[in-house]
Amino acid sequence: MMLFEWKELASVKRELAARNWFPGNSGDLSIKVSDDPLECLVTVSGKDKYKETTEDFVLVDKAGTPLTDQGKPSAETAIHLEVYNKTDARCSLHIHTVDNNLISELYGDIGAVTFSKVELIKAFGIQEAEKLTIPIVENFPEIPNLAHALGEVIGPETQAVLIRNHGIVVWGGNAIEAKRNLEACEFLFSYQVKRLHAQAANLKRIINDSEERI
Ligand SMILES: CSCCC(=O)C(=O)COP(=O)(O)O
Ligand SMILES: [Zn+2]
Repeated sequence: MMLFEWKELASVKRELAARNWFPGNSGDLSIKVSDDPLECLVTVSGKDKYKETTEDFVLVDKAGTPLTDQGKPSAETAIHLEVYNKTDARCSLHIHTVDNNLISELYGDIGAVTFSKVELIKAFGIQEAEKLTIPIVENFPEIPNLAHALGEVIGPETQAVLIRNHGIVVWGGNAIEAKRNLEACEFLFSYQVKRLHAQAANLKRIINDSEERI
């Protein structure tokens, strides 16, 4: 049973590593192994997530206590457990990227970033006319406080939360869904950062003016 989840998580980790999404040993991943009692595999803390070893994941219980001896569970295990407590997720992914940090800082005072009229919000099962809102929480230094803050902003539709100047936590009903949601978030962040640059440089006006002169 656990071997299946181990392979699933290892596969996602490999794909995120190929995207260079674990800079400086950052990021942590988890997958649920049992609902009752709640148990999940989580990445071992502080490891180079670009490397693949037989000690990449450790099984933890609902309190984050290790049940196997691969090493110390992620320092952010409580965040993953909060996601499992608040949602039906079976896989939770946390990464740090330049784009997710930038968006979390730019929209941090507002407390959320909202996307609409962008095709890729459909990756979350949202219809074209609707909006995708990703809440942003402050980066509380104490992980229990951070996990609590994250849990507070999770609503019925929430599938991702940004942590200000830290990273993103994304989840899904299985590992494939979680990875899909993460890829969609990072696409939207990258698009929004470039869009804001283009707006600041008035690129649309410049293009329209130059086309009129042709
Ligand atoms: C290396 S970045 C600081 C810790 C962090 O935010 C992270 O994502 C990795 O922590 P872990 O204990 O899971 O390795
Ligand atoms: Zn982190």
